[in-house]
Amino acid sequence: MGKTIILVGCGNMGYAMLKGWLAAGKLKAGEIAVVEPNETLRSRAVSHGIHAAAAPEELEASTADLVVFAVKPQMIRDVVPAYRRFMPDATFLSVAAGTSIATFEDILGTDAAIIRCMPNTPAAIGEGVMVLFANARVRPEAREFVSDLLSANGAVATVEDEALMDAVTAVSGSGPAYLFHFIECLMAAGEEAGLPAETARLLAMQTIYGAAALAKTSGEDPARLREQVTSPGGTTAAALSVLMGEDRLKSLMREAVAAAKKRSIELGA
Ligand SMILES: NC(=O)C1=CN([C@@H]2O[C@H](COP(=O)(O)OP(=O)(O)OC[C@H]3O[C@@H](n4cnc5c(N)ncnc54)[C@H](OP(=O)(O)O)[C@@H]3O)[C@@H](O)[C@H]2O)C=CC1
Ligand SMILES: O=C(O)[C@@H]1CCC=N1
Repeated sequence: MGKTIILVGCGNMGYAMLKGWLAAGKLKAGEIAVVEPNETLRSRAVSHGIHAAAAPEELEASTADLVVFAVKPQMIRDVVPAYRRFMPDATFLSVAAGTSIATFEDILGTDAAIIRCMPNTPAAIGEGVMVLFANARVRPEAREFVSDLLSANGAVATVEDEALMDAVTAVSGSGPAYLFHFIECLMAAGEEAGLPAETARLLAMQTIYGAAALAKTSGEDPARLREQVTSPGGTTAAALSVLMGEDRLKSLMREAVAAAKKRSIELGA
């Protein structure tokens, strides 16, 4: 690839993205440096042959093509100024929830090339979804480079209106946690119905995986796939009357997504 990338923050999300890049062979270990104060997390990056610094002053690179911020939104104003020195060559990519392009322009100046990205953790295995919004300073070659890099993490999508990033965060950024909790609930219910723990785990996991794969690949509407499982007067109908009666699950999802969207807006305030 021949580019220099600096990953600032190698926690849950930063490392998930890094793993996807390395697994897909998008970059060699020597093309990326990590800045991460946590020693255990630095060692994890070093185990991939990556140079990991505790602070930006310790970085070996004097230039960078891409600086990726994967630190908490509350830290952005403290962390970002140290990377101003990589302008004007660098493009800045932030995955921080809620944090607007305007906030970055306020810190770095309006001539900074900034891309907001809302990723999710399946990015680690190339099954994430990476939603982008860029400011007008990002050159087409830089957009292309970033899209290609992030394609190692999964599907890459864009939004034309930055305000949509809060809804994106609520659906796909946080979304994996909803599904992990669904798996937890299905496992627990399976055990309560009499299954051994290991069997409940296997059945819950494979059912979610298989259903998601079928929904994605069949081209059928999810409602149609649901109907194909639901025999009139059968077991699924009995369960769905619990989930769908009075729109129970739909209302819960609506509330959950609205709460996440509201929090995303608050984080950006
Ligand atoms: N987790 C997820 O699924 C998703 C997260 N995001 C976004 O990703 C960002 C990171 O979240 P997440 O990975 O979960 O958080 P983590 O806390 O797991 O990772 C952030 C890392 O940044 C480190 N850090 C703190 N200060 C600095 C610094 N000055 N320079 C470099 N690194 C620093 C933290 O170290 P320490 O803990 O010691 O402070 C921590 O290891 C957030 O903005 C979040 O909104 C977006 C989409 C999904
Ligand atoms: O919980 C959070 O705030 C981050 C953003 C999306 C997923 N995790």
